[in-house]
Amino acid sequence: MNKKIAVLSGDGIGPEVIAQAIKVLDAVAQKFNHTFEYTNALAGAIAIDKTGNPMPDETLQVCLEADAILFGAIGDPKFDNDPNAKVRPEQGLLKIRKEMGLFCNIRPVTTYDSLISKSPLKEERIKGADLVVYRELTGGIYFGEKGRKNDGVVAFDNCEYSVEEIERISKLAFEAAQTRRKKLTLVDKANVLETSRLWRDVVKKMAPSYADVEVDFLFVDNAAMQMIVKPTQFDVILTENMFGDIISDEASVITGSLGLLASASIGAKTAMFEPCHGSYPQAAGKNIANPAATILSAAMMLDYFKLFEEANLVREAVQDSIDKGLSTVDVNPENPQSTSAVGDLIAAYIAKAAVTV
Ligand SMILES: NC(=O)C1=CN([C@@H]2O[C@H](COP(=O)(O)OP(=O)(O)OC[C@H]3O[C@@H](n4cnc5c(N)ncnc54)[C@H](O)[C@@H]3O)[C@@H](O)[C@H]2O)C=CC1
Ligand SMILES: CC(C)CC(=O)C(=O)O
Ligand SMILES: [Mg+2]
Repeated sequence: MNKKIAVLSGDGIGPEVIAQAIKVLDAVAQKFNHTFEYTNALAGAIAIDKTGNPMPDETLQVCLEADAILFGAIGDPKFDNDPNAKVRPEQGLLKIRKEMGLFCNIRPVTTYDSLISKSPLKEERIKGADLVVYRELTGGIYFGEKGRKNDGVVAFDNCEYSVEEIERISKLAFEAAQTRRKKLTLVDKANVLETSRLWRDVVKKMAPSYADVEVDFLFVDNAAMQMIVKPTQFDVILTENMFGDIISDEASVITGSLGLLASASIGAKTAMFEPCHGSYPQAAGKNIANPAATILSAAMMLDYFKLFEEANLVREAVQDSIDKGLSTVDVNPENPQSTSAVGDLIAAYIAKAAVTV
């Protein structure tokens, strides 16, 4: 199979973790006789520095022409620490999500047996947790009109959702639930927010078409607590943009590290595969960041290409490195491996695997 992949490494640890994912994809290509053709393009703070634009038109063009996008992370403290910055790296990420119509962000949260005992959470509570967050990605408060008024002393961020925006992601979440444990939880704040009440209306109206799926509703504050106390109760979580952003970072604690949480962003045009974490600037250039989230995002990209055996082999290789304690410092502080060593180990596992092509 021949696939064109747009690679947007971005900022901070982005280039380091992306380099490991490419190493792993190259091992897959070699093993299974595929050709993955990579085109690098600028995004984020590095793109602002070079072009003044966090998501240049050339980058969007490269993405439109690709079969998939592999995204690292964007963000830089020099912008985070400047409340008056005119342009920000994060605007580039929002722009590509909107331009590619990537309305559905899928964030699987699983546990690794070998990490459960090390978790800050109680073992009996998280053992067997296996959930997936369906996060709406191109609407809500992140995309509403924002600004200052009354001579700058009042700030506002509007939150809007349409029935159509809610229906299209809800359909995907219901379908996912049908292939899993047949439970869908809508996380919202319908006791306060009108947008949340529209989400509930739409989901309730759709539910009879998915009669095999049990639907329940949780307010987001309660859901944040339940996530830590009893994550095994969740199967598919469906939620809007900001709640999904927050609750999935929280859920990464169940897995073991934010550095393990992968995601796929799908929608109208080229799909994008991106770790859930950010540019983790404190680790940039130190070769200590966990590359697993990006490697597992690449595995989700292989699934999207319908290369299921390849994707499963990548997941098996990641699991093997974790089980053997060959992980970065976030997961194995006693005997940490470097970012590049973890990438090498996972690629080597794939190269050695006995598969018949
Ligand atoms: N998708 C993206 O590109 C995102 C970008 N950002 C941006 O990233 C910058 C830093 O934001 P933060 O709030 O610090 O979030 P972050 O996700 O970069 O890091 C938060 C914490 O998570 C852990 N962590 C994250 N990635 C890790 C990895 N690969 N391996 C091991 N541990 C890891 C670290 O303890 C880190 O301090 C900001 O500029 C922010 O706007 C934040 C979230 C998502
Ligand atoms: C940086 C934001 C735009 C996004 C974010 O935190 C995320 O998608 O997880
Ligand atoms: Mg986030």
